Amino acid sequence: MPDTVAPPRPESATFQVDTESMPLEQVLVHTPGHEMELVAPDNRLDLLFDDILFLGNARDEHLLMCTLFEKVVDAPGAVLQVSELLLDVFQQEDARADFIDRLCRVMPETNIQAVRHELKQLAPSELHSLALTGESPLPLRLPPLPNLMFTRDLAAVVHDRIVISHAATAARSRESIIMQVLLHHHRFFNDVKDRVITLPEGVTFEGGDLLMAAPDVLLIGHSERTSFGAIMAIAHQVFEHTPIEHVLAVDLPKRRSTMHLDTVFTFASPNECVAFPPLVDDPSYGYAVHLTEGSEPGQFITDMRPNLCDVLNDLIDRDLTFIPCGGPDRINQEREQWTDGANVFAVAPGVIVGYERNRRTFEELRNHGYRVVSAENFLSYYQDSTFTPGDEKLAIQLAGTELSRGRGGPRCMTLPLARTSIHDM
Ligand SMILES: NC(=[NH2+])NCCC[C@H](N)C(=O)O
Repeated sequence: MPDTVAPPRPESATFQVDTESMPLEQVLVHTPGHEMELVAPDNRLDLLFDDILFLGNARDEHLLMCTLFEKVVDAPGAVLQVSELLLDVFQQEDARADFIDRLCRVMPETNIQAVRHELKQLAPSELHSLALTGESPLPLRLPPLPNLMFTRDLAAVVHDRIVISHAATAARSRESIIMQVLLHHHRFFNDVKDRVITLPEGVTFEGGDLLMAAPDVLLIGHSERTSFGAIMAIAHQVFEHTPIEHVLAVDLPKRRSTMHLDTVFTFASPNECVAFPPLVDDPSYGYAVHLTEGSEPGQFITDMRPNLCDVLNDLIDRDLTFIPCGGPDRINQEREQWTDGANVFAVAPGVIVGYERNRRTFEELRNHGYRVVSAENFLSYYQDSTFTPGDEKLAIQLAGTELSRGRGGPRCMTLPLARTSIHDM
């Protein structure tokens, strides 16, 4: 199994995502570590895990995914690890202090305040381990962060701006602090750290709910995790600072299986998406409020659209094809949606990664002209040559038997910071 040899990291981050599925340039990931071994039968539900994972296999599967991204992007430093950036930044005293202060503010119910002074004495590696696993040499034990591997939910990039998540659950609120500290203190983010879309206290937003349908069309799920207040705050600021002209707030059933919009809908290429069929044919899904900018500051014009798919076809000037997750039968649609069949990640237009176990979804992709290939075969085929996206449509299968038990797919495990702009294609 390939192990990642850390490639040289670029000097600075760029935020640039104008359309989902454009060729990937820079992506933030987190390969699971010891924090995953701290999920136990008794705490798993609080930690948002349906089961406990075997770390060894989960890591191997994740590292294979990273190797795949490096091969497709083929540029040094395309894949950035949260854990490495955090260890870098904790070498700075001000970053450590900021992390501790934010921790005390966000979790006032714990006894962190009482050991604030001792926390400030921790070595960078000790604080790093506290941040990820909750373990430290102090008489203090915080919950681990096993969901950090779903880096998608930490933030979202809209053109040259970033929205940092306000997690809906206590289990994930420390992840947003990590992202804030990286952004504000890591030299890598120096050039972009001021381009933040800020959210008011009290609203909740997680990155898995945000999808860039086109340079001027943004989709945000109104889900179990993202509140309408957050959608309005984001809409207001993207209208002001980016080329976005339409925000669609997409209503989703507030339940675990559909926790984020990307659990039921993802783009495979600019004109193809993989969708859980009820989103297209069941009125309890996909009802969208269409927001555009009003004539006065802070005003929106809204209209109601009963079906996400129809409104998307209206707004983006290309015909969208909906590839059904799970094939024609509802039982398989539901089974494969639960194991993230609709959560594919596009590394480039028409080059997507999904979990192998979603067989019927891959069958549908094959019917739509995708060549289906395993990650291992892809890598060995291109071992000595360069892969150039665009020659054919590819659906790459990742074994993911362990990772998929964390209830997140390849899109959830990636936070693209930069993609080639549609205008440069
Ligand atoms: N973007 C996503 N769909 N992320 C999935 C996150 C899964 C994670 N266990 C949670 O419940 O939070």
